[in-house]
Amino acid sequence: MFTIENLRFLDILNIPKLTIDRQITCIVGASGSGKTTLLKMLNKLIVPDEGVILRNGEDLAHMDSVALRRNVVMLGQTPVIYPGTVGDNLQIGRLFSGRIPRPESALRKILREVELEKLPDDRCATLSGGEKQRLCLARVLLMDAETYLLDEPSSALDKKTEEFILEVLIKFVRERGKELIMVTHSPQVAGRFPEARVHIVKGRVEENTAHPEEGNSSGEEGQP
Ligand SMILES: Nc1ncnc2c1ncn2[C@@H]1O[C@H](COP(=O)(O)OP(=O)(O)OP(=O)(O)O)[C@@H](O)[C@H]1O
Repeated sequence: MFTIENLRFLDILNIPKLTIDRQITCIVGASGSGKTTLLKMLNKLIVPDEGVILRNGEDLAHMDSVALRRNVVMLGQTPVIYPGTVGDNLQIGRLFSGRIPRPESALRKILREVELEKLPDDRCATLSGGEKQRLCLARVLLMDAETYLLDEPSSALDKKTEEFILEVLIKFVRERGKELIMVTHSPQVAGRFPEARVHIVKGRVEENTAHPEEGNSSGEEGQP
């Protein structure tokens, strides 16, 4: 759960109050409205100029970034692959978050779950774009974080992979009682979560269906 109060960042975000407290929340809005910036603030990849962000009541400003990112993991718009093998790329997330490596059997299992037909010893250099995305998904699932931040690319070249990643993540989050906050450009996806949809318009919260009192009232100003 996140609570944001009086947040300002450059002329990009201006959010007096925002509560994100459902298991799955969608952030929607036009390109350039500030969705990614907002998401990055939730695990301190960006720090606001003003305002407070609380996670489960604790102020992010007073939290160690590494400790925070152990529990709040972001799957970004472009896959990040490190030199080495598929296995190295899986374990590195655990390493970064101070967790012990998983055994080979767990790596094979997670590769099956994300339907990546590779072995832990395989090299990454020749992976396709979609395979890289699946590998990054497997890496963050293996981190077993509490909160997942998903930034869906606006112009996914491979829509099928994007949909697959989303479905795997939603299932994982539901089965394990995790939290998912996702930026989505798909009206179909956002339509599946009408109870927790945050609509950002020009850096302001136009609507938060979970907390209607937090949205800008009229909807006339700043429509995309
Ligand atoms: N660190 C920064 N400094 C200055 N401007 C920035 C910074 N980060 C983002 N911006 C600008 O802020 C605006 C919002 O960017 P952001 O990536 O948050 O939008 P978005 O809603 O996620 O867009 P998209 O849907 O296209 O991914 C853009 O105009 C972007 O160029």
